[in-house]
Amino acid sequence: MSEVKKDNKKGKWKTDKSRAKKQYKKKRSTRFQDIETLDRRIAIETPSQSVYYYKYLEGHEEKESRKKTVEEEEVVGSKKFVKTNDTRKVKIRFKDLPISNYTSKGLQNAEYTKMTEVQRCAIPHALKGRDLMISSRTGSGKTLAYLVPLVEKLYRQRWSSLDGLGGLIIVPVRELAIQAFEVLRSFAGLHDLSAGMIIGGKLVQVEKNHIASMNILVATPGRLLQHMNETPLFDYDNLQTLVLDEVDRMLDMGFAEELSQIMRNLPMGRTQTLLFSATAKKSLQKLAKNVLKTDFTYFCMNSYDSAASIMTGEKDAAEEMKEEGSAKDPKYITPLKLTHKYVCIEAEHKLDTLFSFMKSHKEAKCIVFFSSCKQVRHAYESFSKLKTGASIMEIHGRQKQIKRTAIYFEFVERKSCYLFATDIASRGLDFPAVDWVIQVDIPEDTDTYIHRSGRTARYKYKGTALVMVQPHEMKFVEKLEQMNIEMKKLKTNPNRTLSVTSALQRINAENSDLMHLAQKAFICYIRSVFKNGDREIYDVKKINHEAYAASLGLATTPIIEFVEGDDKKSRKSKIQKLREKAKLKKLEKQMQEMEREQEIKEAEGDEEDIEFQDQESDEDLSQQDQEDSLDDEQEQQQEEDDDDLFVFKRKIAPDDDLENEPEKFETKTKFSKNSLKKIKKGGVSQGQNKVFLDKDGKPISSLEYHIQQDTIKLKTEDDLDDNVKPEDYFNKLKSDLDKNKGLDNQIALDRLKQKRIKRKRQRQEREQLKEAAKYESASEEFEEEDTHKRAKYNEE
Ligand SMILES: Nc1ncnc2c1ncn2[C@@H]1O[C@H](COP(=O)(O)OP(=O)(O)OP(=O)(O)O)[C@@H](O)[C@H]1O
Repeated sequence: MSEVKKDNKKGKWKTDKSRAKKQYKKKRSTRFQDIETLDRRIAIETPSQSVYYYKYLEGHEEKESRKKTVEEEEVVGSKKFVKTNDTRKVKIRFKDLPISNYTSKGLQNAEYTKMTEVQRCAIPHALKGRDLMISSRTGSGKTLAYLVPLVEKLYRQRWSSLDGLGGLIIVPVRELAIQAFEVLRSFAGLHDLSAGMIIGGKLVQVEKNHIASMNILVATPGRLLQHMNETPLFDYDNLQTLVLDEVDRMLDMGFAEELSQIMRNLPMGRTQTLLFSATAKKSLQKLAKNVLKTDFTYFCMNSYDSAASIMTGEKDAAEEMKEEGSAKDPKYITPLKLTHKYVCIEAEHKLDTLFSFMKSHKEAKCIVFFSSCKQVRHAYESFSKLKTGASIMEIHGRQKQIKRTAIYFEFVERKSCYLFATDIASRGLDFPAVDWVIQVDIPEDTDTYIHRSGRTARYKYKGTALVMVQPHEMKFVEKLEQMNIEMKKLKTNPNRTLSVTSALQRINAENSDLMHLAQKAFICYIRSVFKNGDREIYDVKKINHEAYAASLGLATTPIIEFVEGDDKKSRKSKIQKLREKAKLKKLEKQMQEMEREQEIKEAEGDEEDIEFQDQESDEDLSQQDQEDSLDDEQEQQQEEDDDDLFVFKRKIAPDDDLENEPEKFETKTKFSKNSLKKIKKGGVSQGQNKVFLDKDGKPISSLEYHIQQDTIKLKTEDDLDDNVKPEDYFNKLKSDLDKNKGLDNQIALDRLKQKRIKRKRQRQEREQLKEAAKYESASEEFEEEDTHKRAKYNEE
C-alpha cells in the first residue's frame, strides 16, 4: 500500500506515487534542458564540414592559450587540417566533449579519461550526426569511438524503452559482439536504455522474446537477418545509428549479400551510419558508396600522431582508397609500440622452437597462432603432456560457443599463459597485456598478419609479434617490409633449442588418439598451404613432408595427393564421387567374396574361419581406410564450415606446378595395412593386437618396440621426463601384458562372433544382389531388343 502524506503548502493529500511522478517530470525537464545545452555545444564545438580534424598544437601551455589562440592550418584535398591550442576546439579528454553527464560519469567510472587518436577524430564528427568511414590500426580504441556517439544520439533523441531499436552494431563474429557489448555495459549503465546481443550459438527463441524491448543491439549478420525474417515483433523502423565494425572482415567472410539484405530492410536514408575497419581496402569502396550518404567523412589513420588524410564525398574517398592500393604509403597500420620479428626455420623445427621459447618465457602472456584447428588441438594436447612449465589454453572453431567465451574471459584474466589459437582469435578480440604473438605458421595473407599481430601492443602497451617463416616463404617478409613494417630477424641458437621430436613420438606411441591427431594436424597444415593460391610463397613441394611428419612424432608420413580447384564445391562433389566409388568397390568385393565363400563353405573349420576373419579384417581395414578418408573429408569440411564464421575464406587458384600431375584427388591418406592396424588396434590390449614398425617401417614385436622406445626416451628426454630404469620398465610391461591376456582372448572371441553374424547377413545380401543383377540384365536385353526394333521401324 502506498504511503499517504499531506502536502502542507497546498493542504492537499499526496501519495508517494504522485511525488515520484513529479520528481520524474522534474528530472525529465532538467534532462531536456541539458539536451538543449548539448545541442548548442555540439553546434559550436565540433568541426564544421570544411575542417576534418583539430589537433592540439603542442608547446603552448593551456594558460597561455587562454591569452592567445594559435592556429595553423594545412589544406588536404577539399578540407582543412587545423592545429590549434584552443581547448574549446581541441578535445583531449572525454569530459571536454559535449556529451551527457551520464556518459561522462560512466566513462570516468570505467577509467576512460583521455581519448585515443581515433576517438578524438571520430567522436566530434559523429556527434554532429555525420556518416563516417574509419580505417584505423588494431587496438586504437575504435569501439568507444562508435559507442559514445551512438549512446549520445539516443540520449539527445530522448529515447525511451518504448521507442524500440535505436542503435544497431553489426560485427562479424560472436566474440567481438560480446566484447563490444561489455564495453557498452562498462560506461552506459547510467542511461535509461536497454541493450542486448543477438549472436549465433544461442537459443533463437530466447532472443525472440527479448528483441522487441531492446534499444541497442549488438549482432552478427547471419543471426540478425534471421530475426529480421522470422521475428514479427522486431521493429527497426526508427533506427538512429547503424555501426558496421570490422567491415573489411565481414566482406572477406562473404557476408556481402547478408549485409546488403540487412541494409535493404533498414531505413538507411534516416540513419547515421558508421563504418569501421582496421585495414583500408578497395573492397570497402563499393560498400561505402552504397551505404553511406554522399557527404560522408573518411578517416584513414596511417600515422600515430595524425589523421594523415580525410576526404569528403564518395569521389574523394574512392580516390583515396585507390592511392592506398598502390602502397605509396603504409596502407596497413600497426601499433607503434609493436615490434615485428621473424625467425627463418624449416617446418620441422617449428615445434622445437616453440617449445624452447616456452621454456625460456614461462611467465609470458602469449597467443600462438596455427593454420588449422587440428594443429591447435595437436599442439595443445601434446604440449600439455610435455613439461613446458607454462600454462596453456586453446581456442578454435571446433569448440562450443559457451566454451570459447569462457576461455576468452579466462585468458583475459590471466597474467601469464599461452593461448594456442586459430584465426578465430586473430581479429578484433581485445586481450589485454599480451606480451607476444607467435605465428607458428605464416598467415594466409598480410591482412591476417596485421590482425594477428594486433592482438598485442594494444592501447598503450608494448608487444612483440614473432612469425616463423620457412626459407622459401621469405617473400612474405618482403611483402611486409614493402608495407613499411620493419621486420627484425631473430636467430635461433641450435645449441639452446630443445628437441621435442622423440618425446612426441613416445606420446603418440602411447596414445593412439594423439597419433591420429598428429596425422590430421599434418594433413590440415599441408592442405592449408596448398589451398593458398600464391605459389610464390605457399608451396607444399618445398616442405620436407617426412621431416615435418617426424617432427609431429609420426612414424610414417601420411601421403597426400592434390587436385587443382580444390574448392568447397568440387570437394563436395568429390566426396560424393568417393562415396560412389566406395560403394562400387564394396559391390565388387561382395561378388568376389561370393565365389570365395563357396570354396570356404566346402573347406570349412574354425581354423579356416579364423584365417578368413584375418583376411576380412584386412579388407575391413582397407574399407575402413576409405571410410576414414571420407570421415576425414567430412570432418575437414565440417571444420571449415565451423570456421567459416571465424576465418577468412581462402582463395583457391589453379596450381601451375601441379598442373601436369595425373589423377589427383584432395587429401587422401595412404597408410599401409600394418600402420593402420597399429592405429586402429591400440587400446586395451597393450600391444598384443598391435603391429609395430621400426624406424625403417619393418614390423617388429611389441616387446622390441617398447624397449626401443624406452631407449629413445632415456637417451633424449632427460630434461623432459623422469628417467625409468630399463629393467623396471621391461618388468612392468611384461606384467601388463599378462594382465590383459584374458581380456584379449575375450575380445578375439567376440570379434569372431561378430564376423559370423556379418557373413550371414552378407550372404543374404548377395542373394538379393544376384536376383537384382538377373533382373537388370533381363531388362537390358529387353531394352536392346526394343531399341533395335525401333531403329528398324524408323528405317522402314
Ligand atoms: N580512451 C581510452 N582510455 C583507456 N583505454 C582505452 C581507451 N580507448 C580504448 N582503450 C582500451 O584499448 C584497448 C583497445 O580498444 P579497442 O578494442 O576498442 O580497439 P580496436 O581499435 O577496436 O581494436 P581492433 O581493431 O583490434 O578491434 C581496449 O582494451 C580498450 O579498453
